[in-house]
Amino acid sequence: MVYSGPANLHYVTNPLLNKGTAFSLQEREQLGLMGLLPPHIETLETQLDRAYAAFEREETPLDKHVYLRGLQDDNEVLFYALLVRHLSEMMPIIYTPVVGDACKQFSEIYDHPRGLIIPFPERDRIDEMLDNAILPSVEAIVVTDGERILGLGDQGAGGMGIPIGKLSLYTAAGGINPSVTLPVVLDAGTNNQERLEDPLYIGWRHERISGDEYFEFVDLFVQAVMRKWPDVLLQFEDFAQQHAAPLLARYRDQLCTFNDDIQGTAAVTAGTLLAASNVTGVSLKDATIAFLGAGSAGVGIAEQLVQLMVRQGLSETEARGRIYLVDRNGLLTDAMTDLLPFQKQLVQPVDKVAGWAEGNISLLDVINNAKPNILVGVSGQAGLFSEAIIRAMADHTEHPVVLPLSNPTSRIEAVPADILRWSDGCALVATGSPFDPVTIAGNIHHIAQCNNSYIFPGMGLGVLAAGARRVTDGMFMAAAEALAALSPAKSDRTASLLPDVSDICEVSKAIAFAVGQQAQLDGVAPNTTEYDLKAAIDAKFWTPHYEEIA
Ligand SMILES: NC(=O)C1=CN([C@@H]2O[C@H](COP(=O)(O)OP(=O)(O)OC[C@H]3O[C@@H](n4cnc5c(N)ncnc54)[C@H](O)[C@@H]3O)[C@@H](O)[C@H]2O)C=CC1
Ligand SMILES: CC(=O)C(=O)O
Ligand SMILES: [Mg+2]
Repeated sequence: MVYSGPANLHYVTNPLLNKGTAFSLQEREQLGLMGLLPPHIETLETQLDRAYAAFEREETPLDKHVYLRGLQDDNEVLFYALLVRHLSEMMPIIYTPVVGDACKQFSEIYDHPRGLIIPFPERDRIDEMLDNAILPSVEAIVVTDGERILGLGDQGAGGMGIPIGKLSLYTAAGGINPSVTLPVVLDAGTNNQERLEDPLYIGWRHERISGDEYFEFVDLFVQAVMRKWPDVLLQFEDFAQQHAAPLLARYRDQLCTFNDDIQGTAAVTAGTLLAASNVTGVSLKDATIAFLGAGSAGVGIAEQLVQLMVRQGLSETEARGRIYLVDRNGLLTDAMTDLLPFQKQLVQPVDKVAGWAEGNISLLDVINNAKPNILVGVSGQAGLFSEAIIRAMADHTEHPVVLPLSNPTSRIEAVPADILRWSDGCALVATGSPFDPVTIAGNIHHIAQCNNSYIFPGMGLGVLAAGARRVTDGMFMAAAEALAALSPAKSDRTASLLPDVSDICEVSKAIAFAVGQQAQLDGVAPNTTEYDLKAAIDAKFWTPHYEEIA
C-alpha cells in the first residue's frame, strides 16, 4: 500500500509552507490544522525569540549548526528571519568555519533530505531525479562533487553541506527566494578512506571515478539541467583542481554558469586589493604580488589581477611579470614540465629568477628577491606563513597586504594576531574565515573576511534580476569594483577593508546593479534603464515573511 498522507499535513511538514504556531485561526480552519498546533497564535517575532533562545542553549558550534539546519528543514521563513537578524553571529555557523565540520560529520548528523544527491550508478535517471526535486521552478543551483571541500579535501557526499550553506547565503545575503534554490551533490564516489569505512556514510561507497567517465557524468547532469531549467544559474563549488578549470571552460558559453572558487574568489580578492591600495597608496599597477598555492583560487585571482593591472595601464606581459605563484614544488617557472594547462600562463621565465635559489625557489626566496607588497595564501595548508615570511614581507614594504584566504580556520596560513605581531602592526590583513579584531600597541585592527560570500549572492541577484544568459569576466570585474567602492577603509584608513557582514544585503544589491549593467554592456542581458534594473533588483529581493495561505 502506498501511503500518501492527508493533504493538510503538507502545510506543517513542507518547510517552505510551514508557519508553525504562526498559522492564523482562519488558516488552521481552512487547511485542516485544528488540534495539530498549540492554541496560542504567535507572531514571527515571538517565534524568533524562542528560536534564538534555543540556538543559544546549544553548546558547541556544531550543535548550533545542527539546530539551525533543523530549523531550516522545519520552517524556512523562520530560519531566514533568524539568520538575517543575527547574520554576523550565525554566518560562521552555517558557513565557514563550522560548515567544514558539518561536511566531515555529514553522515553522523544527517537528518532530513534536502536537495539532490545524484550517485554515479544512477546516472541514466538524472531527468527523473530533477523532476523529483519537488520545487515548482529552480533558478539557482549550487553543485559540488565533494572532492575539494574548503581546505579539507575529499568529503564525498558529505560535501552537500557546502551547496546548502552557499544557497542559504544566496537567500540571506542575496535575497533569492529559497523556493527557487537547489543544492546538488554529484556523487562520483570518494577516495577518503575514513568515509568509505564509516558504517554511517551516506554516499556511494566506491572509489572516485575519473577521466572520461567522470566528465561524461558531469555532462549528463549539465545537459539534464539545461533541458529542464534552461535559464538556471549553475554555480560550481569545491571541485578539485584537475576538474574545476576544464569544467568552467567547457560550460561557460553553453549556459549561465560560473565557478565560485575561481571567479568569485578572484572578484572578492580583487575588490579587497583595490580597497587596500587606497590605504597603502600603492596602486595595483605598481604592486608585486606573491601567492602560496597555484590552484583554482590562486590562478583565478592571479588572472583577474592581470586584467586589473592591464586596465591600469600595464601591458599583459608586464602584469604577468609582477605576479609570482608558489606551489608545492616552488615558484612556477617556464622550466616546469608538469604544470596544468590553466597554470601555464602564470610562470616566470627561468632566466629571470636564476640565482634566487639552488633548487626549487621557495616563497621566502620570492619575497627576498621580488620584494612583493602583497601576499595571498590559497594553499589550504595551515601555518605556512611563518614568522620569517611575514618579517621578510615587512622588511621590504611599509604596509604589506597579507591575505591568508584558506578555509576553514584550521587551514589558515597564519592567524591575524601573529601576522600583525610579526609585522609590528604594519600589515593590512584580510582572511577567508572570520576573525575578531586584533589590538596591537593600543590600535585596533579590523580583520575583513575576504571570502567569495561577498560576491556570489550579489552575482546571483544581478544575474537573475537582469535576466542574464551568461556570466562574463566583465561581470566579475564589475562586482570587484562595486565591492571596493563600498570599502569602509576608503574614508577611514583604520577601518576594515570590506564592509561589515551585517551590511551584506546592501553590498549584494550594489553588486547586483553593477553586474546587471555589465551584463547589458556585454550583450548577455536585455537592455533596460538604470531605473528599471534597480526596480528589478528590489522586486527580486526576497525577505523572510509569512504569506497568507488561506
Ligand atoms: N576565501 C575564499 O573566498 C576562498 C578560499 N579558498 C580556499 O583556498 C584554498 C585552496 O583552494 P583551491 O585553490 O580551490 O584548491 P586547489 O586544490 O585547486 O589549490 C591548492 C593549491 O595549493 C597547493 N599546495 C598545497 N600544499 C602546498 C604547500 N605546502 N606549498 C605550496 N602550495 C601548496 C596545491 O598543490 C594546489 O595547487 C582552500 O583552503 C579553500 O578553502 C578557496 C576559494 C575561496
Ligand atoms: C569560500 C570557498 O568557496 C572555499 O573556501 O572553498
Ligand atoms: Mg568553495
